[in-house]
Amino acid sequence: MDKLISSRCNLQHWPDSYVLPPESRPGEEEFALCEVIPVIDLGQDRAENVQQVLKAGQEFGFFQLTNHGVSKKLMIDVLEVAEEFFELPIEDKASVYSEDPKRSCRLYTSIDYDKEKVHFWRDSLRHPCHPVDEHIRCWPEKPARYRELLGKYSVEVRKLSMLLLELIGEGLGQESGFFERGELNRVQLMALNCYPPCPNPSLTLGLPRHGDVNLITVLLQGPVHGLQVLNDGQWLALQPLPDAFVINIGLALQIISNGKLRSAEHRVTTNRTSARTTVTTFIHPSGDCLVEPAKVIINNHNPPLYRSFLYKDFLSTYIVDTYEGKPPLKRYTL
Ligand SMILES: O=C(O)CCC(=O)C(=O)O
Ligand SMILES: [Fe+2]
Repeated sequence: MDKLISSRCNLQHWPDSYVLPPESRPGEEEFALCEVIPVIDLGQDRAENVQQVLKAGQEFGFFQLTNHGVSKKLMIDVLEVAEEFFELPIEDKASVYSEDPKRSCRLYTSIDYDKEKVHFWRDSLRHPCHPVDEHIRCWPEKPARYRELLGKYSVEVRKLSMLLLELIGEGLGQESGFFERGELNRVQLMALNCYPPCPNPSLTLGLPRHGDVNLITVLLQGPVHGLQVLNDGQWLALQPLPDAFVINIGLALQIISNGKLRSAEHRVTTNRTSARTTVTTFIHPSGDCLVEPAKVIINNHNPPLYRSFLYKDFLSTYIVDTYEGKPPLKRYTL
């Protein structure tokens, strides 16, 4: 428990083990909040939604979404309860703290604290959430409204994620229900992240440069910025918009789309004054799913760029490759 960065914060000095090597440091530079990452209003007609989601997925792999159907009150309540969770006394958090990555519901810090050379300025509570009834009993019992609110939120965000996958499938020329088949969209994981204020944001990161492994990620964030997206070799700082979700394409969807959609690398910076809390939802295939470029996209002019594989094998190599700083798609690229 004493490894949690939130229990050590208000640090005047930063432990050496959080100082990144010079080439990975974000540096002193102030990143201007970028306005080029698309903001898509989902309240338009379906054809327009399909076209905009596909375009943003192709060009940036990231977009923000407004008019998405999830209630504003629920979004505010979920962010509040996430903050309340991280502020609970240590004794209350102890029941979910675990250093065993195999435990399905767990509070932990950084990424792989005991193995990594440098730690990241983040604590995370992570658990599965679909179907809610199957998992809710392993979720934290405190704060008192955690289970009820997060249960409701998981269902709402699942609806939105399924709609986005339908729009993407349609844009790629798939028949309806493509992602429903063979449990491609089955697994839904949630992570509540806390990035406490950091006395030296130029030397540290909340999360290092990475691409998400899954199909699609739905991020809820408050007003504190920190997420940066790599685009044409430049880090673009995402402007937090009230009531919007940040959506990003994961590596599995890049493969299924045969590279038509891209999974952009991103990272999280820390800041000196405010704690940043985010709630991410990751939609994954089941481990036994075969992942491969969709047949409908492949023809003589568009040969497959990636080979087929079992998703669980990709999950294992992704962790090893990312840890060693290797591109995680290399071994699957034809
Ligand atoms: O918290 C954030 O802003 C992003 C988190 C993220 O990129 C991740 O968990 O993969
Ligand atoms: Fe990510």
